[in-house]
Amino acid sequence: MTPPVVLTIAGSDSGAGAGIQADLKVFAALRSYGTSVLTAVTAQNTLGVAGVFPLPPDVVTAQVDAVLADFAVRAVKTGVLGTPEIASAVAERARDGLLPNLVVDPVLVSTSGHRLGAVAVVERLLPYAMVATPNRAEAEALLGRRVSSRSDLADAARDLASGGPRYVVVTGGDLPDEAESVDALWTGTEVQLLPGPRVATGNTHGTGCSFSAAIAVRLGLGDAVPQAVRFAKEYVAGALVGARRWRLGGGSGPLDHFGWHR
Ligand SMILES: Nc1ncnc2c1ncn2[C@@H]1O[C@H](COP(=O)(O)OP(=O)(O)O)[C@@H](O)[C@H]1O
Ligand SMILES: Cc1ncc(COP(=O)(O)OP(=O)(O)O)c(N)n1
Repeated sequence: MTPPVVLTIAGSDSGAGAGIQADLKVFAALRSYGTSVLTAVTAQNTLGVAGVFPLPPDVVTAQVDAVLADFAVRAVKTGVLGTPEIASAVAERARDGLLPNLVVDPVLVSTSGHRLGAVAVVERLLPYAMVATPNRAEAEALLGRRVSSRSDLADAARDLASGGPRYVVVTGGDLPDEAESVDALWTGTEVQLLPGPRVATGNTHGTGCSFSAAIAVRLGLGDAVPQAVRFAKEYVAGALVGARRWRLGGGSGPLDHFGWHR
């Protein structure tokens, strides 16, 4: 059977643990055909980000239009957007209804602390999102307040929906004093807390990218959003477990996307 087509609009990670490279691995692992639009090139490894080099907006739209002209794209995810101009160009395609099942990962800062995006850039796309997937730090930046407990996660998920996304998952993988890894999903009518086992590992590079990519695949396959989010959470937990003992690079290493060591 022909696989469903999913599109990532994101930045390149030269270390290949996050960004476009992680997204394409997730798409393949979950049996979908991945297409890709590059917004920026990053010079990056497991230790950190040495540079971010955005592409001109017309180079981004040329890629988007080439993919959309030829493939029946079922779902789209965005990661690093690069510049306000790129975000606006992508938002224009979304406004025109060309980016179905849009999952917006509002990437702002890498785990290593490097700035990869800005609130004003991300906000251009959020109104068109079917699902937004901020982590705790991104939710704090978008809302301008602390998010440091389960109830804060829940409030943040609900409040961020006023920026436009129909569903919001605030991920709490790094919530302090938690034995579990808890995310909060706003469904449009209520908040569902999604607890899961917390995997003890330093290899967490690309968890957010992999999570949003997995949601996009499942939406492309026809799942409802809550079902897609639960699937993605389990998938990422499995990929973290598989890579626990890997030694790839000297810093926070990538995930076991293909389940080699799960
Ligand atoms: N150590 C962990 N164990 C289990 N799940 C985790 C762990 N760290 C993150 N997650 C999960 O991975 C997904 C992505 O979240 P997160 O790591 O917060 O994204 P980001 O990479 O953007 O910070 C969420 O479902 C989160 O709960
Ligand atoms: C090119 C690129 N895009 C996104 C990220 C951020 O990845 P994410 O999975 O959100 O989190 P960390 O890898 O920073 O834990 C990135 N680093 N590079």
